[in-house]
Amino acid sequence: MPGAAMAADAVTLGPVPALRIELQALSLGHRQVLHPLTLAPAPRAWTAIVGPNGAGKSTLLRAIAGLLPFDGTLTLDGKPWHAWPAKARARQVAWLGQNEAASEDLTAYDIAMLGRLPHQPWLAPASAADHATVEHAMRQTQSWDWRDRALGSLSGGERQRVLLARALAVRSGVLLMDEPLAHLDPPHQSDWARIVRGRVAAGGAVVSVLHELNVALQADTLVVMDGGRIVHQGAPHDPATHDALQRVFHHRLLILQVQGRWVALNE
Ligand SMILES: Nc1ncnc2c1ncn2[C@@H]1O[C@H](COP(=O)(O)OP(=O)(O)OP(=O)(O)O)[C@@H](O)[C@H]1O
Repeated sequence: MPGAAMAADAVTLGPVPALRIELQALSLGHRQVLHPLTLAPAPRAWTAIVGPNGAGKSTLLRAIAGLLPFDGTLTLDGKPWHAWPAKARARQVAWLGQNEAASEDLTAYDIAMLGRLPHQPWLAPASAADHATVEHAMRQTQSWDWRDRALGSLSGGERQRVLLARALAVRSGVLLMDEPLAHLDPPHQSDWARIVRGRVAAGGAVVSVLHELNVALQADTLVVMDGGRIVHQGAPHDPATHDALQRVFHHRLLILQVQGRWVALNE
């Protein structure tokens, strides 16, 4: 469907687990990067993590994805993260990282199919359902047309849409994305937000680290970070959320409503 917007048609997700992090401290090198915080992304909701450079957004997302050790607890449905078999966990929590390394020689289709690995028995070929799910995810992100091209031959935005298709193909209840809008042009940024809305409508929990405040202000909850701490959590229309944004960005924003939607302009 050339030229069509990324489709946000309904998907059926697996069970949506309760993910919860209670962190006391996280250090990288000899620096404490995150300070005590708790985050429990709600099902049926899109949570956007925002804050200035170096606030600790990516580190928090990596911690909640089980990718970084820290002092504290990470649980899925009340059970410690490491008590889950890795494959069962991978079916429930999908991850799209920032500037992700991937096998550049693989085709876009094969990359997206990697999202189905947690569902496949060891060494089993992909099933018809796996192929259908991958096609759906690639059509959603409008990456189907270059399915036979090597990942390494794609532009930054095209590549990002393939990696997004891989994450969507997992059909996990929880979807964690670090700067998912990197390289996406404005229409595809809007389409990404529509896909997120579709996941939320299906019951999913979506957590994204975003620099694009205008997109973040469309989320259900904003988690505002500064200096390795969560300084505020609230709805995008809440004046307290606007105050928190102004504080962490040194009052260099104009936050206003345009056609019923909150937007943030640089000063
Ligand atoms: N390997 C490391 N060793 C020491 N400090 C690190 C390391 N990696 C990151 N940091 C520091 O941790 C802090 C948080 O980094 P993080 O990438 O989580 O911030 P961020 O909010 O995602 O920033 P940005 O908006 O710039 O992407 C930063 O001050 C960063 O310099």
